[in-house]
Amino acid sequence: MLRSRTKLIELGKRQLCRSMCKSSELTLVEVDDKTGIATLTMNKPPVNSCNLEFLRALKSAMKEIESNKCSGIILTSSNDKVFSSGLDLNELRQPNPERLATFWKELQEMWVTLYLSNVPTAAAINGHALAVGCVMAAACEYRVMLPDFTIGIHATKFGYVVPPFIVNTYLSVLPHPVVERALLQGKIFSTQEALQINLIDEVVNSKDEALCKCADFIGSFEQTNPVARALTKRQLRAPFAKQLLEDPETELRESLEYINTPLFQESLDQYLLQLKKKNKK
Ligand SMILES: CCCCC/C=C\C/C=C\C=C\CC(=O)SCCNC(=O)CCNC(=O)[C@H](O)C(C)(C)COP(=O)(O)OP(=O)(O)OC[C@H]1O[C@@H](n2cnc3c(N)ncnc32)[C@H](O)[C@@H]1OP(=O)(O)O
Repeated sequence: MLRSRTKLIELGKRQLCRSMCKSSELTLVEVDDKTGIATLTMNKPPVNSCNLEFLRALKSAMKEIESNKCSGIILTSSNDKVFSSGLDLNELRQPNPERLATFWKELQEMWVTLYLSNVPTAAAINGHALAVGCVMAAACEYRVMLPDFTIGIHATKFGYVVPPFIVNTYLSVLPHPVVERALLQGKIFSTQEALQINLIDEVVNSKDEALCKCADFIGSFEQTNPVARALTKRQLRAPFAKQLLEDPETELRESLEYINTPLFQESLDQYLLQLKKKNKK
């Protein structure tokens, strides 16, 4: 009882000393004056689907947070049901070639920025995290999730080949056989299932509790040297990012080719129809 009251007081304090850093319409960044932790809130209605502008806003917010020497990043959502619904599928449908290339490069850069961030990263998953939404959470160092939501990469279910950097994000969190089965089945996990396979670290009952846990995780590095920590993280993660760092053009070319195939475009049309139909019922 006393412990939970202390926690609540702590939480109150944390909220009080939070100050606004920089926001765009699509992202909101708040920095805790005491801890230096930045909370990056995704705010693209209705479901944080990643279009070109949103990917740019996310990347630029993360870079800004790093350059302001914040002590860590907590990634979360302003929507209390959806963390992120992944890529904005409209960017992939009958695309303008130039915009698609720019979009995919932004995706690559946003991923590298988050995955190799110098500062500790934590995801407060306060809603569904699908496809690239799951990838963003998995690219963080720590994940805490609210009950009764879903998380996973279901690309193969609707005719998408999973790009290597997405496979690698899973591989840096989960064992190979688990990744293989999950990706080949296009498996979407419930919060409880995600906990069982260690795709997430903890389950909590509220967003405030999630933010608190993430702050505690970031605080656990207080006694470490930030440069040594960042370089060690880079060393551990570099093998998974190698392909994208050394040869982003090949990944870009292969993805664009694939997205432009009739097979992909037909599956996408059907999938988008299903998504819209669901809302008309
Ligand atoms: C070796 C070569 C390899 C090459 C590889 C190349 C390419 C790979 C290609 C693609 C990889 C893609 C990865 C992705 O991230 S694809 C995105 C997949 N995401 C989804 O499938 C999520 C779909 N959404 C949902 O399931 C639900 O929306 C959700 C559970 C998230 C929320 O449900 P809720 O009921 O709250 O909201 P909805 O009413 O369903 O949605 C509101 C509104 O938003 C539209 N919408 C939802 N998600 C998307 C999206 N991802 N993109 C675009 N639009 C989306 C939805 O249609 C609704 O619109 P409207 O009916 O209100 O107009």
